[in-house]
Amino acid sequence: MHMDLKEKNHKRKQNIWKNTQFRKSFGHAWDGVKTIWQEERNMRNHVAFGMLPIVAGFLFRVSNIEWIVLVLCVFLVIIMEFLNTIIETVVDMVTNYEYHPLAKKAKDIAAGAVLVTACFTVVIAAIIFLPKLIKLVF
Ligand SMILES: Nc1ncnc2c1ncn2[C@@H]1O[C@H](COP(=O)(O)OP(=O)(O)OP(=O)(O)O)[C@@H](O)[C@H]1O
Repeated sequence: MHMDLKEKNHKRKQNIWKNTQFRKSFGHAWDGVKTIWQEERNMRNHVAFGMLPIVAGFLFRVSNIEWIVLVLCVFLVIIMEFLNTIIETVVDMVTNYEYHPLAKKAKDIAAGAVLVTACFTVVIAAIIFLPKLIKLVF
């Protein structure tokens, strides 16, 4: 019985026009990006602050490898904010906005992950830009 259902589902999936499926999946993913942009102020702040190392990168004419590291760091913070928002949303759904010590733990740790990643980005930016700045000033 269980196998029949599995086989039926598998066949149904094979019959779906792959392109339509892909377009649908892309549409849902894009909805997610729009939602986090519209509803999460922190995400907009991260993107705004992420512009700073990018602008500095142009001003100081950083090398290709430095560009790769900087862009990776900026995207790492953005990805961590996505994960933080996912955790916050699931916790709110499970707790229905009621206080729970484990909800606090999950949300605080998720926020901590964003903070640690942002600090990491600042350290990397300092490693890249401080020597250039010192050279420029002295
Ligand atoms: N259900 C809950 N139970 C216990 N503590 C909670 C709960 N919801 C939130 N908190 C506490 O309040 C803090 C803020 O939670 P909130 O959901 O408002 O996220 P936030 O820090 O405002 O993040 P963002 O601004 O990205 O939405 C959490 O880090 C946690 O310490």
